[in-house]
Amino acid sequence: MDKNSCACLEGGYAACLCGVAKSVKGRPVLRGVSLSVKFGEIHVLAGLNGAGKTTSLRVLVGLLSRDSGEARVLGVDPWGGGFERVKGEVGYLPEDASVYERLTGMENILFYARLYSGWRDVEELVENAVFYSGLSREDLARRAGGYSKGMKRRLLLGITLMSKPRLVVLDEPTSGVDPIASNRIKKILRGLSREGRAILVTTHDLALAEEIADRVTIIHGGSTVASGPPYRLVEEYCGETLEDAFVNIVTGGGC
Ligand SMILES: Nc1ncnc2c1ncn2[C@@H]1O[C@H](COP(=O)(O)OP(=O)(O)OP(=O)(O)O)[C@@H](O)[C@H]1O
Repeated sequence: MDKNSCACLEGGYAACLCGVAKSVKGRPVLRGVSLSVKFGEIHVLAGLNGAGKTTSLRVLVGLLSRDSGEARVLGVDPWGGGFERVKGEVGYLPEDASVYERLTGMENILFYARLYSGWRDVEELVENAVFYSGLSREDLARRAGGYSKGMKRRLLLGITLMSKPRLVVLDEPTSGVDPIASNRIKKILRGLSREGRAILVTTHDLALAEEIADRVTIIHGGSTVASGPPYRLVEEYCGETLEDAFVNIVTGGGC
């Protein structure tokens, strides 16, 4: 395992961070985060609360600058001139995304579909968003302000995926969703990866990660401390499950 692999800089990968450091308000938050996401892969980024997962994703999608290290998204630096060109092929669901509460679910979808498409192909985008959200037509006809937390999350996931982006970056997509919706999201992510799309997802649900991830990167205290296919992390860190391995990794418990 190469925790700080920067192979991605040579091309062929969907996205990567290589030794990225970032301080926020004078406090080091990322100290050396590395991860490489391939096309057709579900890549889970895991870590304790405050480990730096959201900050890493924000650096990756160009919302935050980095102090040092390298980043590539679909072959370009997210803080370089070429990013505008590929931005439309990246779907990002932030952890704290919110819906327009006064609009219905469908009006939320239409708003974003028109924004993305400039009014062209709106129907296809709407159809995709409805499908990926898994919300019923009745639910979509209701004001989004009356949705449960999980329903809002599903609406936002549908909107994020409606343009079928080549790189999908999801910050805790299953947070607050019920087991049926979570199961559906799992199947959607598998389907997207089978189509060759790259999926980078954060979650605290390590059972889910073990089930769907082709690769898991674990960050601790702002640094990548382990990365590999779930079975390999389980073997290497002497767990029966990925959760055991995770605990051994972040507590330094070892075997
Ligand atoms: N804008 C900010 N101002 C101050 N501190 C910040 C800011 N953004 C992030 N941090 C700090 O950086 C650290 C990493 O935060 P981050 O949200 O990236 O962690 P996380 O791994 O996503 O956590 P969680 O699992 O709880 O969502 C935390 O200690 C957080 O308080």
